[in-house]
Amino acid sequence: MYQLAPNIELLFTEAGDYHDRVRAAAAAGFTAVEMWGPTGVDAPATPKNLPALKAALEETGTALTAQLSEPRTQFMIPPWDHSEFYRKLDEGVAIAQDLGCPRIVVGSGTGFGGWKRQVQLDKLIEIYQKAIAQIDGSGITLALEPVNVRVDHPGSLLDRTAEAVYVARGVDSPFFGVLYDIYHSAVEGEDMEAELANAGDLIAYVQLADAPGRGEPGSGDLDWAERLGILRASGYEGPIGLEYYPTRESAASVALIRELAAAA
Ligand SMILES: O=C(O)C(=O)CO
Repeated sequence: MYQLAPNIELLFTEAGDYHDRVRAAAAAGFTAVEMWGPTGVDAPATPKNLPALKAALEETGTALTAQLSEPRTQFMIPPWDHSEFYRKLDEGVAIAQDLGCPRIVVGSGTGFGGWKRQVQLDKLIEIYQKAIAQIDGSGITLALEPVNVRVDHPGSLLDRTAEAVYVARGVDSPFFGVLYDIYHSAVEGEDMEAELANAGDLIAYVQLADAPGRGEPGSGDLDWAERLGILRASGYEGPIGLEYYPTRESAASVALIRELAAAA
């Protein structure tokens, strides 16, 4: 049985504002949700009424499994000025702590043409070692997410799970791991079993959507019983974020994955 966390940017939007979506998810039987950036500097996330969100989480006993770091774009472009990232990281950590959220999802942003890929990956290790030192003692884990460059994030540097694992090994902290998104990985044509075997215990979080189309499980071609079986066999026991664009009403879109996750 996996704990599922609907993404409140994309699901239960019928309910209204973010805090209303938490209540709608709880009413539908979910014990957790996830969200994108808390202050909404990166579209399509929008600013959140954090006190209202906190109240809804507390009132319903719903866990917030993950939030996105901000800002997420143009991260690697020289002159390598990452001061805004570090500043927003402190803000993100304070919000995560206030909301009881244990993970912040981080990315690579765009790479820079002309620089060797290896140099850029090693630069990411340096950036994230510094970030981990900065938030030392916070109890927050940073989960590095490779994203597909074929459909959703052209120009993004980190698109391969194995490269995110390379960066996580380099950062070498119990508070730094990899976000394995079944959708992004499938779009990249990766072999899920091989990627998870290579990642070992470095998987800090998992998200999903069907492919193609990034809709709910059942809307694309992936075999979800098989995918959850592979995930279970890999040893991952944490929550799974439902980060998909529903093609029908939210409550109906979750039916198949709930049934399969309960049995997995
Ligand atoms: O931006 C995306 O596509 C993501 O998967 C964020 O988690």
